[in-house]
Amino acid sequence: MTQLDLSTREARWKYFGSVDPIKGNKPTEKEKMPDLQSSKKDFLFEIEHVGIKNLIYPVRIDDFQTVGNFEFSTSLNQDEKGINMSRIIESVEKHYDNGVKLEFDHLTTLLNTLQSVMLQNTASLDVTAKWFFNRFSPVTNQKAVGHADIRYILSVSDDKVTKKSLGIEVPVTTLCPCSKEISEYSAHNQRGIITVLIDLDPEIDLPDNYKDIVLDGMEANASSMLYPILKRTDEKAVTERAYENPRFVEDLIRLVAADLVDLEWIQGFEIECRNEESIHQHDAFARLKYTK
Ligand SMILES: Nc1nc2c(ncn2[C@@H]2O[C@H](COP(=O)(O)OP(=O)(O)OP(=O)(O)O)[C@@H](O)[C@H]2O)c(=O)[nH]1
Repeated sequence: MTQLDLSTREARWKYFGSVDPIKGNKPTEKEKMPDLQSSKKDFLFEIEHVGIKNLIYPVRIDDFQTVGNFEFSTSLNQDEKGINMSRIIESVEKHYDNGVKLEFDHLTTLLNTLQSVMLQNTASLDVTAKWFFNRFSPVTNQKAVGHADIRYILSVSDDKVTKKSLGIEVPVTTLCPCSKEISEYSAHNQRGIITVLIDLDPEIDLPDNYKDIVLDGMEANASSMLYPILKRTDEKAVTERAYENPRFVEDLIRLVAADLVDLEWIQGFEIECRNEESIHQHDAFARLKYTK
């Protein structure tokens, strides 16, 4: 048997079935390539949103660098075939500094760039990221890092912000009021997942700590919030706090709503609590929507 020389990658690739590229007839220089996206004629409808989604990119929230999952889009006029999608990430890169800063002002500037490179009136984004923050245990005050999911939804049209929404999702403890009431001792409790989606008034400046205000409204109204570190004295306090503050899913969303409703920078909200029941295989949930 003749000995094959497989000492180079190319030789190994051919050995495994790779073939040489064909000599094609189509241009290889950009200037000579047709630009289908830029074709102009009547394409029957204008489009509200066209773009990319599930774009994973580094983001910065406060002192933490974390990961964002983005949807970016623009409008598209009736006489244009398509958008130049590569310009979306080019725009993101123009506003990238060790991550994309997740703050409304910064994201508005990014959308303004997108509007101008795409020559479109409207640009929008929807990003969800892990928000990390310092969390101190309730009695021994031990610092560790907690997290929630945070979502920014933003749209600009011409030179106006037309949609500005903030979403937060965080797990809490809920202790069942009914179980506490009917049982000789104990009460079952479970992990509740609270989600809020808030429409913010684009005309009103947000307080610097707007995220913390909303998160506090979600956690403080639960039977207990969750902590990364609990020593024995902390655990006793958390357990007793939950027993002293039983909550149905209905109670919890109403109490969160009561905290949010008076904030002048909030136009409306949707709140859901879903309890991963510890005495059932199914979940319990409640959801409410409110517009001022
Ligand atoms: N409009 C459109 N583009 C797509 C679609 N699917 C993929 N593409 C993208 O088309 C992109 C290449 O097109 P452009 O961004 O217009 O590239 P270009 O024309 O060289 O870019 P400019 O120099 O900015 O005009 C690639 O990034 C593909 O991801 C689609 O369904 N619609």
